Amino acid sequence: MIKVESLSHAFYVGKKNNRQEVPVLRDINLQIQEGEIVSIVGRSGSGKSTLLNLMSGYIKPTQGDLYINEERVTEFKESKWADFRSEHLGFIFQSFQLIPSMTAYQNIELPLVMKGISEYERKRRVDKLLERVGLSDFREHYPSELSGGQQQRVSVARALIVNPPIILADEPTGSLDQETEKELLDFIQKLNKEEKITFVIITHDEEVAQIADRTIRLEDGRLVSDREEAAK
Ligand SMILES: Nc1ncnc2c1ncn2[C@@H]1O[C@H](COP(=O)(O)OP(=O)(O)OP(=O)(O)O)[C@@H](O)[C@H]1O
Repeated sequence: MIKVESLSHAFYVGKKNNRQEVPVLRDINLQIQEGEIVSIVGRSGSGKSTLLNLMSGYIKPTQGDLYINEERVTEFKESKWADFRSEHLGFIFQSFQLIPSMTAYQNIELPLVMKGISEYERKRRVDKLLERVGLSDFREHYPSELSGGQQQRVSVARALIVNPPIILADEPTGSLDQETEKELLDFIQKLNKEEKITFVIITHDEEVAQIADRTIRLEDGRLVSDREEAAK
């Protein structure tokens, strides 16, 4: 489902005549199967976000190949990536990244508006998801009028609205208290079991690693371990 082959990435920093190469990922090989929950761990600066950004097409690798659902996405142009993302990938972030001037309803609806889905169908799908994440009574609330846990639920609903087979999450529990974190992790497990959604989750959090089938550890841009977790 996701295959990373000999992937390396370097950033270039500094002015034209003094450009320096900063290698960030080195020769990464991994495969993620449909229906897995995989956590990516490692110290700050080890390359976790860069790896997720490569899997999302926001940056292009300096070397190597990337396949998602059997498609070689490495050479996709930005417009093709945008279409591909809207079909195959959902995103959850630590900071939620909701649009402050839009209500919960409008934030969840946005990916469907961008895809040109009819208003009738949008309403049907958003109403269903609002109910699913327990926010039907908060549909007209703006992000600033919601708790952290509620905002994260809106962002999960927004990720789910296009029925993506894969969700990429960058520190999704980082801004949540323990109780809300547990709720989110239970919901991720439920989505994984019931809908076979694949999750790739960057985390510093032991609790998240515990719901994962596998943990991939990066150190200094290298993949140093890829380990199955004990049965959940
Ligand atoms: N746009 C960029 N230009 C130059 N260097 C970058 C850029 N983005 C990231 N880096 C460098 O790449 C390295 C890896 O960064 P990355 O954000 O992938 O790490 P991380 O493991 O996600 O860290 P954290 O846990 O702190 O989020 C760091 O040394 C960082 O400074």
